[in-house]
Amino acid sequence: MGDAGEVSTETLTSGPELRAFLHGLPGVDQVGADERAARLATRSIKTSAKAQAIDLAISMVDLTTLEGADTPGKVRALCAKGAHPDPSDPGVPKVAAICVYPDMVATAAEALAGTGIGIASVATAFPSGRAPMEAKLADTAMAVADGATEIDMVIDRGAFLAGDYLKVHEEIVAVKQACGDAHLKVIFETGELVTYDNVRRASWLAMRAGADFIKTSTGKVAPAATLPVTLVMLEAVRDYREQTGRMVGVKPAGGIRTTKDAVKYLVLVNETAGPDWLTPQWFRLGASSLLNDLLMQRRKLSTGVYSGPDYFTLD
Ligand SMILES: O=C[C@H](O)COP(=O)(O)O
Repeated sequence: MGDAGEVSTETLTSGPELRAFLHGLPGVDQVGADERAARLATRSIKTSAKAQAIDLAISMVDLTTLEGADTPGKVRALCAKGAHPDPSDPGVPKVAAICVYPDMVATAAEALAGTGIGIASVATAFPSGRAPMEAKLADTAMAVADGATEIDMVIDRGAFLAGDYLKVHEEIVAVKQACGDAHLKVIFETGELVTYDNVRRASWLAMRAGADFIKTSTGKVAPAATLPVTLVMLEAVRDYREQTGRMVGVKPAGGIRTTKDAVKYLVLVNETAGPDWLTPQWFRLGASSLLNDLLMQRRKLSTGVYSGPDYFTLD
């Protein structure tokens, strides 16, 4: 993607201006994006690089539980697992963050104290995003007050698809403010945005509104994260940095379950945004059940023996 226009954030004060800017972005070559993502997905990496890639992927996991049936006990167990993914091997890195609903933040914060692991919470009426603004801000403020260091907000897809970009922009700005020192990840639910052009527009909209991270999906809607959609978002953060000097992170989430998938994403990051993004500070994998596969493949690489899923605690 090339020129993203000369309009700066400060001048985008009205809906029509914002709309003109977003619709002035170059269109995404859908076939090209699909082909490039498919081509990069076939790249093989050396066994020595694979061991490194697995550890990097583990360190990038936002280990997630977002179920109605979540309990404090389950969240504590997940936190313990995130801090010591394989208790028999202290060489295994800890995950980047634990991601929970707002009412579970205090439990996670207590369990993770002193570990340096991020406490991420979904907010703003996750996963639908359908609630009054006051409720969304209260949701965010509660999570932050309870100890969330990262907020994963969903955008109002209804407003976005109706072309009310200003509403989406204003919500992101307000939630960012409510975050205080917590980092803000903005979830697009790309499975509902219909086109890659919309994914590119949502990326620029969120970045210009102050997002620290842009995230594909809630994990509640299919399709969730895909390689081509993530490619479009990686191009956006790359171009946004080129234009503004500010780096924004990327988080594919939902449906990422295997080491093979995780490695494909790492290759995509390296080849699209570049190696600067290959750290947990700038790239995350949102997943509820990827970690065990990473641990199994890691063990197989170091011992030559496949341990099987029963060896590790459930994630
Ligand atoms: O944000 C992360 C997603 O909710 C996790 O989705 P998943 O259960 O498909 O891994």
